[in-house]
Parts: sequence; structure tokens; C-alpha cells
Amino acid sequence: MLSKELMIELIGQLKDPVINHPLKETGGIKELTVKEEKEHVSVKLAIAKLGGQPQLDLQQQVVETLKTNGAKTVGIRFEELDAATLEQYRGEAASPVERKLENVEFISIASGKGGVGKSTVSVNLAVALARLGKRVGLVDADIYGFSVPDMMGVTERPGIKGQMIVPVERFGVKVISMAFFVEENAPVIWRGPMLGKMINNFFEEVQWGELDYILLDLPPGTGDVALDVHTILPKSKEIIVTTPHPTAAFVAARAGAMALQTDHEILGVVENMSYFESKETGNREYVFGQGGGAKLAEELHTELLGQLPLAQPEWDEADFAPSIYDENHELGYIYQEIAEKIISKTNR
Ligand SMILES: Nc1ncnc2c1ncn2[C@@H]1O[C@H](COP(=O)(O)OP(=O)(O)OP(=O)(O)O)[C@@H](O)[C@H]1O
Repeated sequence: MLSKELMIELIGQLKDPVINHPLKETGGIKELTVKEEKEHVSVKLAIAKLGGQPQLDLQQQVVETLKTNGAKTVGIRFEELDAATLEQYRGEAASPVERKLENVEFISIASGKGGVGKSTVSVNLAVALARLGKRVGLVDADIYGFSVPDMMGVTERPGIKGQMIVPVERFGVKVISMAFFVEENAPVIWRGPMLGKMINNFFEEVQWGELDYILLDLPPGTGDVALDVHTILPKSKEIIVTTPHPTAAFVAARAGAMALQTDHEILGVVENMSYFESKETGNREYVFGQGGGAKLAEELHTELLGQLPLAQPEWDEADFAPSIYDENHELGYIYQEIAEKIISKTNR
């Protein structure tokens, strides 16, 4: 026998994927009807945001839950949660920065250790999203190891408008970095609270304008700055960069675990330096081993967004940007594919 009460109870425990509260609390179960003779259950759910991967994930959870509890067939309809309820949860979940930049999707790029190409991936994904017509900001949150302006060939400094800092624009991406605020290549010798304050200033005192995405190049590992970013942006999503070596993937899993523990959705894993392909023979050599990205994605219950081979960008002297791959470069294509996946996963 199909128990309607049990079904409501079980579905009620599933969380609205956007506001991260159980449907029982949000009043998300609008209807649940059981047709005993046909062993059919139909539900109408109200969720914070229609469409995209989050809705598909919830749909799958609902079907699984109902089928493991006796339903043979399941019908699901979705509608948008009413504005008042939505506002209540939105206000609660978002931090002051997120409320200020409420239409922006924040994505942090993290890695377990240095040198795996996290900054290279950050700058190229930002540029790829801009090439696809998105309005993109990039925060170089790698405060001690800032490299974004150099990688993108930024030579200007930000402007000042009233009390606000105007980010530098390069390849259609608005960029802010610690590099702009320290003497030429001077070391950053700040500690703890000042670092968090700086990250906060990157949002509070920068005139970003209307944006679809802000990407953040996090420092490697799971230190204070990475934790600060997770706190300042509780709704931000995450991409983890690793090389294919099992050890690198193992270390990267810690960065992933940090995101999950602090309730941040992981959009996926990017495997960098996956192989070297000989231009002469087309043979692939797996210089740094194989399989790390896929294994990490599996461990973090997310997808492998792409695999980037070893290759240098080809820049022309007139527009020097040492780490940006051209649109027609093999890696430029792969970055574009990853950017497309990000757009569809974030429903922008
Ligand atoms: N796919 C690639 N092919 C060739 N070189 C690459 C590739 N990806 C990154 N590199 C190079 O590897 C080096 C390290 O990359 P990058 O600075 O992006 O790493 P990172 O993980 O951000 O390091 P850190 O966190 O220490 O700043 C750079 O010299 C970069 O140009």
C-alpha cells in the first residue's frame, strides 16, 4: 500500500536546491496525489528557481524516493515559489555582499596545492565566458600569490570614481587584484583579519556594475583566505582544478571537502596538464599520470568539466597576454566547452 503521509514526509526532507532548505519548511510540496490502483504518484513542487541542473537533480531525487517507496510511475510538475517565501529565504541565506550583488553568480576556482594551473584556468574561463557574451568579473583572491594581471597582460591600474574603485577591463573581463594595491612586486605581509577585510573591500568598494558572473581565483589549499571567501560568499559555487596525478587529486579532494563542509555546491572538476600531444605524431603522452580528475569528480559527486592538455598560448606581440589562449587555439576551444557547461549548470 502506498502511504501518502510517508511520501509527503520523505519528499519534505529533500532540499530546495537553490535556497538549501527542506521542502517541508519552504512549503514546497503543493500537491501530492496517490492513485492506489495504478501505483502512480503525482507531485507538484514549488522551488526557488525553475530549470537547469538543480531542478533536474531534485527531480531525480524525488523519483528515486517515490519509487523506492512503492510508486511504479511518478509525475512531477514544478512551479516557482511565491515571491514572499522566496524573499524570506533569500534574505536569510545571502551575505551582505551577495545581497548587494544579488544577480551575480559567484564561482570560486580552488585547488589543493599550488602550480596545478588554477590561475591559468581562472583567467581563461573568465575570458571564455566573456567570449560567450556574459558579463564577467574576476577577483584575484590569491592575495599572497597574485598573478592574474600579469597573466592577462594587464598594464593599466584601476581608476577611482568618487569613493569607488573602477576595475580594469581586459578581454571583456573586469579584473581586480591585490597586485593593483601593492608597490611593484612587493611581498604582501598581512595576516588574518586584514586579508578578510581586503576580500570584502574587493566587493564593497569596487564598482562592478551589472554582471552575470564573478570568478574568484582562490589561493591554493584550504587556508584562511579560502575560508574567508566561503564565509563572505556563502552561496558561491566552486570549481576544483587538479592535475591527473593521483596525489594531486588526493590533495585537491581536501579543497573539495572544504567546499562541501561549508555547504558550497561544486560545479565540477577541471583536470589540467592532462597530457602532451606531439604535433608531429599526434601521440599522447600522459606526463603527469592519468585518471586524477575523473577520480576526484567521482569522490566529490560532481562531474569532470574538461581535460586540458599541456600547450603554450600563442600571443601576438601587439596584444601581449602570456596565459590567455586564443579562441582558435585547441585549449581555447576546450575552455569554451567548459564555459558552456558552466552556463548551463548555473542557468544563466
Ligand atoms: N595546460 C597548460 N599547459 C602548459 N602550461 C601550463 C598549463 N596550465 C598551466 N601552465 C603553466 O603552469 C604554471 C603554473 O600555472 P598557474 O600559475 O596557473 O598555477 P596555480 O595553480 O595558479 O599556481 P599558484 O596557486 O601557485 O599560483 C604557469 O607557468 C602556467 O603558465
